[in-house]
Amino acid sequence: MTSEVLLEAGAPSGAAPPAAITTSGLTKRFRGGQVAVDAIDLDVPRGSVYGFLGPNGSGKTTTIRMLLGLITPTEGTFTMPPLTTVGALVEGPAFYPYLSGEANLLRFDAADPSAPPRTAKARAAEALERVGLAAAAGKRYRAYSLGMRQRLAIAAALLRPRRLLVLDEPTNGLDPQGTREVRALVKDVAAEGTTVFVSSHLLAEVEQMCTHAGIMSAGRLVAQGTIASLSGGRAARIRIDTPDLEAAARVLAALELPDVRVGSDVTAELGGHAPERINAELVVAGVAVRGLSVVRTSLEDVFVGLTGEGFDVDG
Ligand SMILES: Nc1ncnc2c1ncn2[C@@H]1O[C@H](COP(=O)(O)OP(=O)(O)OP(=O)(O)O)[C@@H](O)[C@H]1O
Repeated sequence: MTSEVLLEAGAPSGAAPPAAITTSGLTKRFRGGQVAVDAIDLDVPRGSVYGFLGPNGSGKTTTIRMLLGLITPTEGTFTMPPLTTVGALVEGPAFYPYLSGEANLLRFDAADPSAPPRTAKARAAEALERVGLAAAAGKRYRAYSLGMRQRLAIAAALLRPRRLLVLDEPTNGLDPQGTREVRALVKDVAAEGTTVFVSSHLLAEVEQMCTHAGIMSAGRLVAQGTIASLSGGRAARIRIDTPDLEAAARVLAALELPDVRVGSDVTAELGGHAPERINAELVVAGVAVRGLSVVRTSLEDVFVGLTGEGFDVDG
């Protein structure tokens, strides 16, 4: 399926880059009068990894529920790819603890009337492969780590080809290893051409994982754009204090970090890499690392200024 289905009026016109999601004045007022989402205009470019960033209670989940047709907007319109081409992870799907990951996926697949039963096994195997669970396919769900459980949930969302993947706080409650697994998976999915719309209250997570961001504060979308444009065009840089300057520079260049500079230390643009991975590569290459730091963009200042709230900046 290649045609974009407009669920509501308001098709984008002109030469703007094609959007995966647009909303216009999208609003949700709950009974009792509380405005959870206040006239937001989202513009999620096709092929982007869009971080929907905001503190708890700022309206992210309510927005996602409207986009997925789970609740009705009070006002406003939006465009989305057809829901049959959208994979979503909103509330964790109910998996059976005593069934294997594969058996759980087969149950999910069987619940989809458009999925031919004859090819179910192949679909489940492919989805497990994609999220790196092929080797654990036969293991019971209850023996899965939190990261594996979340990857299985994403596998369930990826049982059919998807143009858009919507993830609500996919790293919530995960340990650092699980968080890394899910972030890496998001990048892989995006590299295959699927647009990813991912909500998070973690600034560092969005900086590392996303190409674009929209910032929510008390129901309003207070800023939106590419990560670079939001941070005033200044990219985060990594700084390595080492006596092995040239060797360190070679490692950074091999990792394809942009703008590697050698002086009394070595610096480069972080370019979405995880600092701990860079450190591991340096150590493997025998570089003596005395110190490693990330010089943050001004993004954090922007966010705190816009939302008036301290962001949870750790990833
Ligand atoms: N069904 C509902 N009825 C009334 N108010 C609601 C309802 N659902 C959400 N809200 C309120 O709307 C506001 C936005 O909530 P929402 O869950 O969308 O925020 P969020 O940014 O996703 O935060 P979190 O990460 O905590 O879920 C909150 O103040 C919440 O209490």
